[in-house]
Amino acid sequence: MKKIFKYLKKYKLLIFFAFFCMIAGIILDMINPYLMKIMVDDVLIGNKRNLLKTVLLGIAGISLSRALLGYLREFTFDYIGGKVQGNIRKDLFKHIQSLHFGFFDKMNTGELMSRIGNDIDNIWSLVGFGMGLLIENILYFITASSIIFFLNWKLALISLLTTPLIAYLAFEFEKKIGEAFEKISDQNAEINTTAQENISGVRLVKAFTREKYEIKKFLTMNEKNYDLNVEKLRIWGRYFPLIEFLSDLSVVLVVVFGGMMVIGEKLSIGTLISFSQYIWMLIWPMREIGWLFNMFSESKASAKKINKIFDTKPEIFLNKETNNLNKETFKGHVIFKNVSFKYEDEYILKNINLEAKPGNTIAIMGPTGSGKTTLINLISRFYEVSEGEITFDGYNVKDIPLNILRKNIANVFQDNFLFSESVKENIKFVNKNESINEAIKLSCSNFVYNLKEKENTIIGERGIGLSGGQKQRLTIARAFNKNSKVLILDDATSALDMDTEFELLKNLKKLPNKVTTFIIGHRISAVKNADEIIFIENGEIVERGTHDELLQKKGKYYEIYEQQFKDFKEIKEVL
Ligand SMILES: Nc1ncnc2c1ncn2[C@@H]1O[C@H](COP(=O)(O)OP(=O)(O)OP(=O)(O)O)[C@@H](O)[C@H]1O
Repeated sequence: MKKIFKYLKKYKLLIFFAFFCMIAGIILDMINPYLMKIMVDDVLIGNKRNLLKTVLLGIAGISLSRALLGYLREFTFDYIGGKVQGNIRKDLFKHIQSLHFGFFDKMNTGELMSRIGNDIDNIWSLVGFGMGLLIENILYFITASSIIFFLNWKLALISLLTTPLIAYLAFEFEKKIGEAFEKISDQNAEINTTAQENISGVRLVKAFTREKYEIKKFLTMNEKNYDLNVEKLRIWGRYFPLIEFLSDLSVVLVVVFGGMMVIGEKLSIGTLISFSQYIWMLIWPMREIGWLFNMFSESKASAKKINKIFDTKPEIFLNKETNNLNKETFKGHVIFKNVSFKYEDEYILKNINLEAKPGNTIAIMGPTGSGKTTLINLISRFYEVSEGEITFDGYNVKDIPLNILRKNIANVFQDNFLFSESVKENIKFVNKNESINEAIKLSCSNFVYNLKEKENTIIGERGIGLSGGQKQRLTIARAFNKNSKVLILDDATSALDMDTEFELLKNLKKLPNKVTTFIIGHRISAVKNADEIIFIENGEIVERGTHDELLQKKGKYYEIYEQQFKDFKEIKEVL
């Protein structure tokens, strides 16, 4: 909640204006019952007809101003709420963008969507509506109760008899409903995640005829959500009617005891009428308290979850200021010095040493799960090395500002993620001004020109309408278009036929800049021409050398070569 107040600071003047409208409205509301008292006691009973016009004009004027002030107050609070909601959403999105890979490994997309969506909307209802209403209710309560004490302190005491009990119930209610809202918010996030994963993986679900299972899974979650909502309603049902009953009891007490006082001529009829009007100004806040607490608890639960993300600090940060660096400082000289890496407590990479001079190609092979992707992820500092160091043109990567480091590295990941935009926009992802023709040509993506709208063709979130190989080539074109000094291809040619793969790898030498390349590959054809091939097993380099050297060693690489020999022989003929 403290964070929300920080966001409110910016709108001090507007908040002041909204409160001014609110307080002016309350003051006018307090005058009206008094005018009614004059109307009854003086005009009607006391026969002072000359006052009639003034009193009627007063009531009409007050009602009109009250409506205008109410509109201004509501509009201003709504405006502030919308602004605060927008600012928190913007900052949260920015913060999420700044977080490290490890955060995303643990957090699922559905949960993040809930935070950016539902939870921030809850904050809006609090700022744009709930908070003002709560303060207004408190002010109504304080002023109306002061006035009724002034009018008749004995009747005031009687009418406030139930208040301590209401306060106690409201407090208990808030505690219980708060817990319920936290559970509901968690459950909403789970539902979001399930729906999002199911829709993203709908092809897999259909292919494995798992629709029924998925529906059942979703229904179970929905039922749990329903149960939690019923539980919330039960809490509501347990407390709210009681709060309403106790607040209504005040009116009954005023009518009974006030009526007796009027009969006993200890109170004028006009005072009793105005008293009962003031009493409603006490009762409404009390009746709304449950509902307001409900809203508060919901927003509090949301704020807690949003704060948890804000409190997560990026784990990858700059070690020391190296202001003299810019993108051009780097030539693409990458060295791993005794690098080890652990996920939690388990070593994934052990004592890796390697050097890639500018323009070199380093190929990485090894069984699945041996640590190849982890190794190349360390270069861009997606994860931090646990021991040893990686240098980029002599600078420890930890000392290079992240944006400069990453501008120098173009990654092609294993999953061919493409945005739901045109081919052109996807390739121009980083270099908006760069022509994409060269990148299309070098990545063997000429198929683009056969699409209906050529490079302006819109492709789906995951490249719907394109083959796996076409998607791979577009992701490579995007990397080429980045013009970085280091290029990382993580199994990026696996979906290509051998001829296209050969053509594409040959094109690496034609890139406008000298590029240091890291290629992870499972096929000999993808790694054969590298300056050095390293073979990793269980996180350790177990073999290294050029293609010819490794063949002579007759080790792991040779075994793979033997297995793929048939395919390779065909390629050799092409070469
Ligand atoms: N975020 C993570 N948290 C914990 N362990 C992880 C994480 N990512 C990968 N691992 C583990 O690290 C090991 C190496 O994974 P890595 O992805 O580097 O292997 P790889 O050689 O690239 O495999 P593949 O050829 O299948 O892509 C695996 O045992 C994997 O389970």
